[in-house]
Amino acid sequence: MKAAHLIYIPGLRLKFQGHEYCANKVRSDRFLPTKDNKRMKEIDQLVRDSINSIINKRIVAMEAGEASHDDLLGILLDSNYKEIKHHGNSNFGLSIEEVIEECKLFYFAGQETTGNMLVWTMILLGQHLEWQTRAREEVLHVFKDKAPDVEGLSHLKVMNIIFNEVLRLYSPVALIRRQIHHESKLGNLTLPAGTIIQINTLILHHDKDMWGEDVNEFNPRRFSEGVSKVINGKVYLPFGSGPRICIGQNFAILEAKMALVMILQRFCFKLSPSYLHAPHLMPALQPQFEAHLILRKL
Ligand code: HEM
Repeated sequence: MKAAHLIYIPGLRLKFQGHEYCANKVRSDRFLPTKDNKRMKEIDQLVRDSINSIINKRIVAMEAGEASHDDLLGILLDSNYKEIKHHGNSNFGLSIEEVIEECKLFYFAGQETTGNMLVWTMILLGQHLEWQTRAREEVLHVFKDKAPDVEGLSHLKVMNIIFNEVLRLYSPVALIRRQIHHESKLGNLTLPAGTIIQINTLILHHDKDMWGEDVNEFNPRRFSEGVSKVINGKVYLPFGSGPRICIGQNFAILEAKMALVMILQRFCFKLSPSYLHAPHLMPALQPQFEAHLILRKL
């Protein structure tokens, strides 16, 4: 908590940090029939019902022998169906509850994060017009006015370093948690089983000792040599690390590149004077008062 107050992150509202550090209190209240809890339950039920009805339609179609859909739910249901068939009973494979949870996880983990990364990119390119011009020049050089394809996206070096710097300054996922299952040693500390360790990536990505005096500036050039060269001795964890590293990171970058290419081909944009800079964790890091941008058709 003390560290959070020592690091200056432009515009970050510490009020949020208060919320975050009160997480345990919020958790112990979550069974009370408060207005917010009731609303949360309603939304949860709506999401479940909606996913359930999609699953049921898919199961009926699969049982009728229709080809499975080429998407995540199709793959999950297909492999589940084969597993159950192979073992001859439904104790194998995922339960419908588990399939619903997987769908929720992928939707929420993938949508909020990538969406907010794109929003911060637009904000920063709306402020740093020289980088917007460089990104557009590269896009027009690679694609002209054609629709982007995967092969071409892999040639976008300027866009890569822009995304790396956006993810450093405004990591959509700011907190990474791990729970220790066995008593473990960390330096001089002995941590009992059950301890939750929390890494605040925003603090680490804004550490002057690691990143230098221009730590708070938008400077994609720092990633020119590639991420592995830059992070030597620094901590850079926009997608986490280790066995639980974000499973969707390559997909997220591909998706974001695709969207930004199409925007840069059609529009130039700048930040509106009405924009108020207030990064806010909700739970992904997003601009609290929205991203006011002025777009002009090219
Ligand atoms: C800019 C976009 C994204 C960011 C910044 C991001 C970041 C993260 C982070 C920090 C974690 C935790 C990693 C850890 O604990 O070490 C995570 C986990 C995860 N992400 Fe992403 N993510 C993004 C996009 C996506 C997308 C597009 C998908 C799916 C389509 C996705 C699916 C997941 C899943 C399923 C997990 C849990 C993995 C596990 O626990 O094994 N993410 N992500």
